[in-house]
Formats: sequence, C-alpha cells, structure tokens
Amino acid sequence: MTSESQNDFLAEADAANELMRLARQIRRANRKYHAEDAPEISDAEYDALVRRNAELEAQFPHLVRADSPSSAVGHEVAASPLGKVTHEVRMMSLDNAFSDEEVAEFLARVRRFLSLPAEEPLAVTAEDKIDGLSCSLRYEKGKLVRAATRGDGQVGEDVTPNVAHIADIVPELQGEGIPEVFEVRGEVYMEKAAFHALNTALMDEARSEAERKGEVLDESKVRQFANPRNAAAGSLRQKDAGVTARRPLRFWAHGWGAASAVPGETQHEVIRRIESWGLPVSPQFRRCESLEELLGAYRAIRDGRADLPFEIDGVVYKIDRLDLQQRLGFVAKAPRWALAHKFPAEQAETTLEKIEIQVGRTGKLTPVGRLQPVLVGGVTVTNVTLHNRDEIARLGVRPGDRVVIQRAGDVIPQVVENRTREEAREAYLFPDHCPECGSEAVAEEGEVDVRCTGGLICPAQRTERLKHFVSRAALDIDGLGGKTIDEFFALGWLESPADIFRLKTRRDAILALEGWKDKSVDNLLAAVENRRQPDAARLLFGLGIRHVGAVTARDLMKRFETLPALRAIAQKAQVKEGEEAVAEASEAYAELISIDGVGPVVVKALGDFFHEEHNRAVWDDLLREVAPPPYVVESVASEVAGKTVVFTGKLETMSRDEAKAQAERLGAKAAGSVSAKTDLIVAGPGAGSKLKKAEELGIAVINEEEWAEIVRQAG
Ligand SMILES: NC(=O)c1ccc[n+]([C@@H]2O[C@H](COP(=O)([O-])OP(=O)(O)OC[C@H]3O[C@@H](n4cnc5c(N)ncnc54)[C@H](O)[C@@H]3O)[C@@H](O)[C@H]2O)c1
Ligand SMILES: [Zn+2]
Repeated sequence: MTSESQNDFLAEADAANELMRLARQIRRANRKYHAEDAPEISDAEYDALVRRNAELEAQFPHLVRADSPSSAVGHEVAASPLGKVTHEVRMMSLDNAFSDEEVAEFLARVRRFLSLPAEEPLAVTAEDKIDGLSCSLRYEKGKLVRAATRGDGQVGEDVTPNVAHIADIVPELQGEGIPEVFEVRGEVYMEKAAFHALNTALMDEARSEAERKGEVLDESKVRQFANPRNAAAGSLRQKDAGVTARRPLRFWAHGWGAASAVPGETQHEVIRRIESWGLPVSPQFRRCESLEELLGAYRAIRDGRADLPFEIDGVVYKIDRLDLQQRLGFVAKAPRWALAHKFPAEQAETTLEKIEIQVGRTGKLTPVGRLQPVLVGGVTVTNVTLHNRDEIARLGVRPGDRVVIQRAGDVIPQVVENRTREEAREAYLFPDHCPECGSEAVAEEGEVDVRCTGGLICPAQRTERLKHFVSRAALDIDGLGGKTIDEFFALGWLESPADIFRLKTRRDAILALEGWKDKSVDNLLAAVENRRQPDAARLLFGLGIRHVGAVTARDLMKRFETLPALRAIAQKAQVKEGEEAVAEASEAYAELISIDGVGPVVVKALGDFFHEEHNRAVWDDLLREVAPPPYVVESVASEVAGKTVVFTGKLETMSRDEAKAQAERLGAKAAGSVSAKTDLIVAGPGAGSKLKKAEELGIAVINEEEWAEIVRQAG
C-alpha cells in the first residue's frame, strides 16, 4: 500500500467506526427521548451527533449503514403497552436549518429541483415549530375514529381514548367540505405553566407517599419530565386514559395524512379549512412570497418566543402549492418541500461562583457549577452541569470565571464558553479526595469519572453498599430489606457491615419502632445469626469491591479458599504508582493473573481496596463478627442445573442482575431471549412478548416466588 492509500484506508476505518458509534448513540438517544420520554442528552448534543453522522455519510457514501440513523424517524413502538396503528400515509420528520444561508439554499434547491426560474413566484408558509409530539387524527364522515402517535413513522400507538380528554380535539368536525376520510395531523403539547405545575405535583405526590410510609424521600429518584415535550408525550402515551385526563394537554393542526379528498390547492387553503372545521391551528401561521418575507416572519416569531405560553424551537416553512409539494416528494425521512428553521440555543453570560462536588450513590464525583443567577430565555438559571473532570479541563473553568451558558430546550444548562480562560489564574484542581468521607478519589485508566474509593465508609455510598451486602446474591439476609436499612442507617445503627451482626444488642430499640413485633424482630435476628458462617465468595462479593462480581469472587475463593489468604496475596500483588513493572513481575501478581477470569483490572482493584486503611478496618471488624468456613466448590444439585432460564417482566424482590447471578450459581444459564432452547421462564408483572412466545413454544413458566423457592431449596 502506498502511504497515501494507507491514510485513506485508515480514514475510512476510522469513519466506519465512528459511524457505528454514532448509529448506536443516536439510536439510544431516540429510544430515551421518543419511547421513554426521558432524554439523557441535550437536544443540542443530539443535533450535533446527527450532523456529524450526516457529514460522514456525505464524505463516505459507501459507508452508509443499513441501519443509518439518517433514514429513521422517531423510534419504533415495539415495547409500548398501547395498541399499534399502521399509518396509511407515513408520518415524517423535518429537515433542519440553523442559519439564513441554509434557508436561502433550501429555496434555491427547491427551484433547481422544479426548474423554476427566479422570476416565477414561490410562496412558502411559515408557522412556529411547537415542541410537542405529533399526532394523527382520523376523521371518517367528520367523526373522530382513531388517534395515533407517530412512532417510527410507519407504525404508531393508538391513543384514541386518550385524546378524548383533550378539549382542542373535537370529536366531530363542523362546517363545509368535509371529506369522507380525512386525517388531520398536528401537535399535542403542554403549556409551560402546566409543565412546571406537573413536575411540582409529581414531587409533592412522591413526598406525601414517602411520608405516609415513614421514609426519607430521595428527590433525585422522583421521576420528573425534562421538558414540556416529554411531559406531553408521557401524558398522552398512557395505558390508563384517566391519567391523560388529569394532564392539561392541548393540540393544534399543522398538516394532514390520508384523505379521500384534499380541500384546497395550497397548504394555506387547507390549513385554513381545517381551522374552519373547529380545530385550532397556529395563531402565527402565515404565507410569505419571498425569502426576505420568510426571514422576517422567522425573526418576528423568534423575538416573541419568550412571551408565548408554550415552548417553540423554530419556524417551519412549507412550499405552499400542493402540486409543487407533490412533485418535490420526500427524501429518506423528511419531505423535500418543508424545512424546520431552528432557533439557536439560548445563551447568556454570567460568573461561575464556585464548583461544588456531589458524590453519587456509586461514588461518582460530579462537579456542579454554582452561578450568579442569570436569565436565559425567560428562565432564571443558578446551576450548570460540568459533567466531569475532563470537561472542566477542556473548558478551563475556575471559580470566578465569566462563562457563557446555554439552554437548549432542556432544564439543566451547560457551559459552552469560558470568556476569562486566558487570564493568569491557577487552574481548578479537581479534588483527589472525596468531599463526603475524605477517602482518595481516583479515575481508573481509560475512564473519565472520578470515584470515591471510600466504599463502605463513605456516607454517600454507605446505604447502597449495605443493601448490596445483604442482597440475595451476596449475604442474602432475609427480612433486612432496603427500607429497613435506610431506617436503621438514619438511626445510626448501621455504619458498616459488621454492625448488622451487632443488631442483636438493639433488640428492644428495634421493637420500639413502628411496625415491628416480637416475631418479626426475632426473625430478623435469626436470619442474621444464620449468616455467622457465610459463604466466603458471597461475603467477598458483598463487600462491593470494584470489578469483583459474583463470578470473580467465586473464582478467587476457589483458588485461595480463605479470605485472609486472598488478602495476603492481593496486598503482595498491589501495583504501586510508578512501580508497575516491579509489581507485575512479582509472583503474587502472576498467581492472581493466572486465574481464569482475573485480569490486571481486578488485581489493581483488589490492591486499591486493601491499600485503604478504612477498608482494612471494615474488613477486620467484619471478620471479628463472622467466620466463613474455607471455601469448597459445591457440586450444584439444583433442579435447574444445566438448563436455560429467561427472566422477563418486573422482578419485585431482586434486580435482573441478581436473578441472573442466582441462575448461574444454580448451574443454569440465563439468556436474554426466548427460543426453542429455553427451558424455563420466570415471569413478573408486565411480561409481554417473551411470555407470549414462551406460551406458544410450550415452555414452563413460573413466577418470582416459585423461583425463590428453587433457589432456597438449592441452599
Ligand atoms: N435529547 C435527545 O436525546 C433527543 C433525542 C431524539 C430527538 N431529540 C430532538 O428531537 C428532534 C428530532 O425529532 P423529530 O424527528 O421529531 O424531528 P423534529 O422534531 O425536528 O421535527 C419533526 C416534527 O416537528 C413537529 N412539528 C412541530 N410543529 C410543526 C409544524 N408547524 N409543522 C410540521 N411539523 C411540526 C412534528 O411533530 C414533526 O413530527 C431533534 O432535533 C432533537 O431536538 C432529542
Ligand atoms: Zn466518599
């Protein structure tokens, strides 16, 4: 290969890789956004991914993937509990433009396509692009017979009972020239005030529910909507239309689908006709004769945006004459005759007052920027997310800096620029210790997130760790559930795992708590006593050492038999900063690595764990309370040994991972999908297509309780 073609080859390989990554990322974002109404990334980030994908596809047309995101609309509705509706006429997306030049280019493209000379008029409609979800309303003989969401454009969800509760959607059209069949298409949306009220109500509900149960509310776990669009979608796409009825949704029409006759020759005429039948349309809908007029309409709509009671994110242009629309047709997933001219993200400059570090339940350190409050597009912003250590370094932000922040239809804004980056001041030092517990905080190689290594002693992580410790896959202590742990923790009774074994000294105090009786306390204490000689591998797994999962824990114990033996070797093998070569040459290191399934990452994680004084203290304390017998490899005699099990639906007492670990422990194989090879299905509430398939194939189905029984019997 010549060096040039080699470069091309590399460029191509990189591009193919990137396209693959983009396809995955975009698909995930679509699912989160369209199917789950809970986006994980901002619209601006999403749009950037889509643009990058389009760029690469244009540069390497032969690398365009069969599953290219550029030809997909929305997201398929496979997992929806609602009925499916196949659209007679596909529901589309819209092409985007972000600048005046791109709008001019759009008109030029249309003219070229139609061979329309410059002097010939080309009328275009303009209206606000409202941030809701599209909905198709099928009227037959003027009566509403079916309402459907867009879904993937071909198949949407049936929301007929739901839209009955939207006052803007009339059950019967009134007026002149109503065709036999006519599908009105438009947007279901929620006004800003209603959106905020809904989020507040969801939080209040969760709070009173928690109070009723005597729990402490973890606000970060309450499901709220990120923006009005997601709120509208989440409210409409409800199995129980009664929920939709309680959410104030609105609708306006902006197009149509299948029609036995189209009442007009232009977009403008038909939209006005739909309006005359009793359905709302955008108050700003208008027709423009030139590019200048079009851009004028854009600016007027943009400047009036903050005063509107609902969110809009751009202006939609459509070629007015329907015969021209017909000739222009469609590309991939959008009509050639329409364009969404998006507003730039809303930005403002302010001072970053300080950077605070929050420690999550998994120990992740997340930096949050506290701002001098500033108005961005009508909303006061006081916090920005700074994501992680790398992002802070990339932006070069330090407390006191002037920063430009941006909101793009999302609740949490971001920093897009640092205006005082060049000023001579020291760079911000990301903490190397956890602000909650003082333990060392480190980022693993190849990872951006910095985590607290405090584990069992870190208050931010402690209750989660304790819950893990008693969970079924670990020590499996019956009667010590998540709520009890939270409660005992709040009372200061459970600081570390060893405290669980000292609960017997608190018998009277537990009995004095609401909901406890002699028998339940006795049961709990008996369950704890029952674990005085726990399985060493489960104990090791229960400690929650990073990268030491249930399987690794067993592999380690198989080799070393006792926990002190494991600790001794792990400490000997410890890789010290800058001494990798020495450590890796050591016998202890070689011995660990020689175990199937144990690699450098595990060796390092073990070394790091024992390096921390507080972990050693927790460990010693625990081993004073419990005495795991030397580990022996048990021969599995469970009734599911050698079988393939599939878990489906919601599991109530354990996580999916835990269930899989149990299956594995019993010598069974946990599979993700049902096939003729499946021996057993464990189905919880909400099990759908997998359960159906299992029934068709005549595979045995049991519930979670029955599964738990099998696990119990296997010991
Ligand atoms: N944050 C995320 O993770 C994420 C993920 C997926 C999509 N998104 C957002 O969704 C957008 C893509 O979604 P999309 O495919 O629905 O495209 P789109 O929202 O950009 O445009 C198409 C939709 O606009 C709506 N619309 C509103 N007013 C209209 C009008 N007057 N005329 C015609 N249509 C009108 C219609 O419902 C139509 O389906 C992205 O640009 C991004 O902003 C975000
Ligand atoms: Zn910590």
